Amino acid sequence: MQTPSTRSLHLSEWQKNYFDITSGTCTPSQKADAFRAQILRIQYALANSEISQACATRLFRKYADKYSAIIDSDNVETGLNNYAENILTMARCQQTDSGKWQSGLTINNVFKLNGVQEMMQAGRKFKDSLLAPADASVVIHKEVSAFGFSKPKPNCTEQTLGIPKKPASLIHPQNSQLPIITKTTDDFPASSVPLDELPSAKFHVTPLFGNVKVASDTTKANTAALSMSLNQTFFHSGYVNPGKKKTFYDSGNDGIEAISNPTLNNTLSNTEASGHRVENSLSNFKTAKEQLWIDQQKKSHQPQRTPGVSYGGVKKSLGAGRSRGIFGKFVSPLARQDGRDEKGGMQCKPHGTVPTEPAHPVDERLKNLEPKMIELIMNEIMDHGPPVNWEDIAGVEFAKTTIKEIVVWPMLRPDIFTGLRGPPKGILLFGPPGTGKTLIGKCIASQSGATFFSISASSLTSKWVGEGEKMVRALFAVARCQQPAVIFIDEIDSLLSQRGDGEHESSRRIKTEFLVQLDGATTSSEERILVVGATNRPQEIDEAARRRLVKRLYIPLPEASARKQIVKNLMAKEHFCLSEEEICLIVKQSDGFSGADMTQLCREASLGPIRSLQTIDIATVTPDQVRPIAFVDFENAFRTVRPSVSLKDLELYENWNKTFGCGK
Ligand SMILES: Nc1ncnc2c1ncn2[C@@H]1O[C@H](COP(=O)(O)OP(=O)(O)OP(=O)(O)O)[C@@H](O)[C@H]1O
Ligand SMILES: [Mg+2]
Repeated sequence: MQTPSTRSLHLSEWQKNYFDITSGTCTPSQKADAFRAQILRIQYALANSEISQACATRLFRKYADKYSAIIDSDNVETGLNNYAENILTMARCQQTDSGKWQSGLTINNVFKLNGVQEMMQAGRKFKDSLLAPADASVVIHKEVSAFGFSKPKPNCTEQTLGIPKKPASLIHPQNSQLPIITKTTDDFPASSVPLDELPSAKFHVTPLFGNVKVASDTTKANTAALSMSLNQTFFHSGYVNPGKKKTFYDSGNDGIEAISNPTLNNTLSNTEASGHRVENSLSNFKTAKEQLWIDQQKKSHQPQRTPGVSYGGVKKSLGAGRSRGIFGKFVSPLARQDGRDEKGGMQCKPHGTVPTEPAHPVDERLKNLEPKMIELIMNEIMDHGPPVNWEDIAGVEFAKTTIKEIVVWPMLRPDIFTGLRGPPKGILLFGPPGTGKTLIGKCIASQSGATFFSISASSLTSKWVGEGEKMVRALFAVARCQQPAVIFIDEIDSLLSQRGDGEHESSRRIKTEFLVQLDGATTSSEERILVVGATNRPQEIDEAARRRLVKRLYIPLPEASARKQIVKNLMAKEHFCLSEEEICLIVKQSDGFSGADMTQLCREASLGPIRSLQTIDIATVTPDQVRPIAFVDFENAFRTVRPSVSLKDLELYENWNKTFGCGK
């Protein structure tokens, strides 16, 4: 016998449910439940691609209409609007789909309900039993202080806070009598708050780059006290569910630290600043149908939910987002593992493994930038190449010494290199092609210990057409967050070439933005950002840019000793047979070669032994049967490898160096 398919199972369940509803035996609340279940099924069906979007929309409208007709109706027999208890049940359920649900009931009505009274009593008992031990302590993790709504704690990487035996806010005589009011808001999960204890706590948004701390005073969350919840494990050594937020806040004058564990969600309340009772205003009342429909429409038009990180509240995300609307793939409203609130803002990052770990941390200074660009910079521009040592660069001793002096040492000892000794913010490496300018850039990256951003100017002007200046801005912003940082811009001439009439508007904008950013980096002594530009066409650089790149270092063709070092360095890794005299001959013969030319010469020579294997089958030869590289191979290589820099060009560089260079 064939097992029924999932689709047919769904169908029969659907039909059965529909029969139940229309049979006339259901109470209004059962009907409402059933319609709600139908709505959920539509979500599932859409998520599993069992029905089309159009079909889902139509069905959803139909059942939303039916559902709200029951909820909104004040007819005693067919509606629920007379039954506070039922409507509360519905409202509670509704919160999973729509955080904006507002009940038309007033606070006073709610507290008169038996169920609420019982809960309050049980909560009070629980609170007393919980706080009894004098030495109760709570382990608070770093993430809590970083994102929580707490005052910042020094060194709270992992600290233990003692909880006073009887927190004043909890033993306040009034508190034991007063009901605890709750208002669910869009911004926060609700939490119970004693009426007269509403101290204000500040939001602290701590940038994750680690070196800047920004406290935002603008948002005040009036919060307090322990959130009480029945059936709830209160103090966990870790987080039970990483998707749940853990708020940690100050509960007033006594400095009592309290922790809310909204595991079953209860609710950090956003009470009004005056500390008055908060009541849902009937004037704001929307019918269930209106609210549900508005919410679903909003959700279905939202491009993507953002997992992990928000750049200071920007709703766009890095990495894969997820849709949360009825028209998107279904996501359990319980398992919010991304540490975000409904508004897309930043929240405590839960301890433990989070599948949607932020791609990159957050910094206040990045909040106005496009996350896409930040991600590009972080992932694509930041250099992760193999390390380069100063010894790998042959010759150019003056440039190397100068760079060590003005770049590496100040990066390593910023305390000594202050005031007049402060490092320049812009360096220009210029010289013929293939002389090691890019290599020097990589060496600075490996040796300075700074965050290294390597970007070719042509990629700024071509890869992100029309976005170039934004990219420049983003680059500097990210670098500012990652200080000390080196921004290496290869082929800087194409970015900062002289401004002319025929210049494209976008490249002019990029240039202007770059100069502005460079100025910012240059004028602020606080900022440890170094811009290193490299070019083999220094004469094309705009004078305004030239002025900002204060140290202009000539990287000339390698001298004899440097060429010798290049040959030796490269041959050291190969099987070779060259006498000292032969090497000297090679060096002599390669006069006028650049470093890149020397490398090419050696590569060509290294193929000589392979070419001499004519009679033996190349497929069967073993490496030890290949003869060592000999002088004759270099002689052959000289026939094909020629210097790439002409004497005329060389003269231009020499002249430019004499005019603008900072070398000897
Ligand atoms: N001084 C040097 N010491 C060792 N190797 C060198 C040196 N100069 C160049 N080379 C070799 O040449 C290659 C190319 O060098 P690099 O890319 O740094 O040149 P460049 O000055 O940036 O050239 P371009 O102006 O064309 O960008 C290097 O990978 C390296 O193998
Ligand atoms: Mg280069």
